[in-house]
Amino acid sequence: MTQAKDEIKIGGLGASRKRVEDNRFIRGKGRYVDDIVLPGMLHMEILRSPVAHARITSIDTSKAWTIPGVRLVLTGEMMAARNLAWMPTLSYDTQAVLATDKVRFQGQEVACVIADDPYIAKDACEAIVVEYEPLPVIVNPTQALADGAPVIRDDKENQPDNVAFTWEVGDRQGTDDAFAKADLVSKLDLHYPRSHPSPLECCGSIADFDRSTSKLTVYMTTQAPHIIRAAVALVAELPEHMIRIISPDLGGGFGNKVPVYPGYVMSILASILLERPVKWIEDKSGNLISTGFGRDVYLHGELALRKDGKILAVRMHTDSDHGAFFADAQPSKFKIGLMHSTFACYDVPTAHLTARGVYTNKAPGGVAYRCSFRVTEAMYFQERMVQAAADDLGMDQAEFRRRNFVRDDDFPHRTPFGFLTDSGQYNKCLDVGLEAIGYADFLTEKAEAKKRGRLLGIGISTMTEPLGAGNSREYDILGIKMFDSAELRVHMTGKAILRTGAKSQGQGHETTWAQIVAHELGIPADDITVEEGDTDTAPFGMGTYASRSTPVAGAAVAMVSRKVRAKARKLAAHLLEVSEEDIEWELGRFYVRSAPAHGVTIQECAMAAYSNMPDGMEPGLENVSYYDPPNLTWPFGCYIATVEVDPQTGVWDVLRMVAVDDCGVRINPMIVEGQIMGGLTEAYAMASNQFITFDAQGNCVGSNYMDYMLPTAWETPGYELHEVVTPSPHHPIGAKGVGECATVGGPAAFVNAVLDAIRDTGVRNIDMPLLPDRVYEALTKRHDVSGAPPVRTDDDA
Ligand code: PCD
Ligand SMILES: [Cu+]
Repeated sequence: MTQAKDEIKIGGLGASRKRVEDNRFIRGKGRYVDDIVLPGMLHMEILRSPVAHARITSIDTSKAWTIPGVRLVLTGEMMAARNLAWMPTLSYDTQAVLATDKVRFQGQEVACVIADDPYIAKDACEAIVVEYEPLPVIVNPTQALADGAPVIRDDKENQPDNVAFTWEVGDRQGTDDAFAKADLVSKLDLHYPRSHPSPLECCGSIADFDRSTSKLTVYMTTQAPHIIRAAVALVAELPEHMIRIISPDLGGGFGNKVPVYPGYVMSILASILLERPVKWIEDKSGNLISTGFGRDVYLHGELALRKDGKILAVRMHTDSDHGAFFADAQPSKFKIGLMHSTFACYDVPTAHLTARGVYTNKAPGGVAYRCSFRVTEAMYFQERMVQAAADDLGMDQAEFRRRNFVRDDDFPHRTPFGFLTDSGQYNKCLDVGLEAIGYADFLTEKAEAKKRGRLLGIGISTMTEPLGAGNSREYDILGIKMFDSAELRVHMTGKAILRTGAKSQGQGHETTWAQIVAHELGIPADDITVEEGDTDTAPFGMGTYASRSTPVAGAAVAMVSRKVRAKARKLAAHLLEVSEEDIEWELGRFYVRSAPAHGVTIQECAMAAYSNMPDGMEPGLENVSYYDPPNLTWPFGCYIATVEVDPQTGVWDVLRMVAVDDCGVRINPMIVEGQIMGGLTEAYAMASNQFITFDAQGNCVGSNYMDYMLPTAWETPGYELHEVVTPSPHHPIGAKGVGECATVGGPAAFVNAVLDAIRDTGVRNIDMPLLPDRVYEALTKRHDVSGAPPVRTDDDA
């Protein structure tokens, strides 16, 4: 039997093990929702609203019903009769499943058809006649908050206006006092535009209700299957044990697959009514127009500064555009996610944040798009404010950061908004980055280039972000506490199966979780099957988003392995005929302290658990662990970009991009690097090109991939990756989350670099995306370029 000595050889911690899931993915053998075909399956299509705000005066479905092959046509009225026209959102709001009274955004679900094939269903949707009485359309917070603005959510009681919520955190008085004493106040207004997660695979579901067993099985694209099961149990009033949610292979999630979409609900109802499996596969344009968006937040930020560069206080106000329903997934205590994790890496004595969310006639936004609950906005705002402050002080941007970083010996550190950061070596990270980019040399090169009319710039972004909600004391979604789980069963030959409450969408959990078990038990990773996403077999978990899997489910994997090891130790004592206290552990093997050659492998212990256990011991070798983390993990990132801006056109090119990530102990360095490269590419896309915008009528512009850029290998800059390792002091293997870091920290590096290149113009801000015409405008007109990019109408052509 194998005896593990070399951890890397068995695919343990730190091994860049090839991703086991890719074996099936690259052979086209993945099993996505759309690959699943059930006997007798019907197909559902959704009719979406062509207008953004209108009263529905009539819906005539009679013609649709006459089309051969049509089995069911659902309207809001029929949903209402079953009390299902509205559903709760993850933020204690309500959301229309099918519109009854009004449509509130372009692309909203108005009706759906279930038919023998998807084409019939689509044709039948087109045969439905809906009469709309147009209402004034609101597409941004200014319009939403204007006097006399039409109230979008007139379905709600006590909703006289378009304010979805107001929220504040921090010390208002202390902050005011600090500002009164400041030598300088640096101010900045920013917009983080609406962006779209754009996973390759859109959303979809197959609901299969079996009347004979009363069991409802739903295959669906969800990042959080257990939450969906709870929601279905509570909303549809079905018994929880009769609901089985299966999230098979997912073609990317990026937060897009966290919310509960009307399509899921309608396919479930249709299957119950028809007693046949009903499949709904969202198409790309439906996904691009109506699915959960990210960002769309406006900031007014102020820093109180001392002459020597010390930040005395932070003041922030955000206005966020949530679209027609407040549907964000976020811990219930926090209305604007973890926006207040901003400035966590800086030693800021006091701060105050006010936030206001508004309803507009846009698809519900605020989905976690690689944002760990709006941390993306928080850190973008922070790093843009930091650069502006350094400029206002006339101080070097690296030096300004150094003067304000939390010191290495100051952990755990209480942030001005009350978080407790766990660890970090911020100066070291920055130094590694500056060294890699050749900071001093670049500044010389830049000055030289300027003499010849070339515009070079360098942008830095440094941030620590909170990954891994809970702890359950502070973090919950709709009252369900945030923790996670793992269940490990070791078979008699020493092979094992591991199940967790997380759900990989491409991150590689099948590979990395096995590495944690290998590290804890010495069982080769190749001997461990990892399974996720089936609520009938996986232990309860809160799912995968906010880069919480490694901090929480990953910790549970380590903990359950340790429980199994504790039992294996008893078996070892029995086999070695010594007492437990006389036994030592090395990777994969127990041995007698006084006679190290005398030992048994973990595999031998496993066999004994089924064939030779001591009297009175329960057979088998398995356990389950529910892990409630004591704190979030706080990875750190330092991103440095250098760019050249063409003064003739405003086009800018990335010369170099250096990323230094500290995510504690890396389970699989290759996967971590992949996560960072993917994240940087999304950051680059948002900084340079990507935005979803709307015309005055609320038409979603950019709802196709001609307009909405997904960078290809051609546009994507090269990345130079470096690492610093500060293990999380409370995580069982010292790991921190990393999945979102580069998307969170990346954008500000690119934007800061372009602004640095054109610093002589006095321009302090260009809002993302930094399209060439916006950069050109800033360069030539010497003014800030703010807000969403203007929409070209036919009149401009
Ligand atoms: N230290 C460390 C950390 C980590 N890791 C790895 O890496 C990964 C990741 O992790 P994390 O950080 O923990 O995270 P998760 O939880 O798992 O995941 C999540 C994330 O993830 C990312 N990434 C990705 N990738 C892919 N491929 N796909 C996808 O979809 C995605 N998504 C995105 C997102 S957006 Mo949200 O949902 O917005 O909230 S959140 C998110 C995994 O595999 C793990 O294991 C390692 O190795 N080490
Ligand atoms: Cu997120």
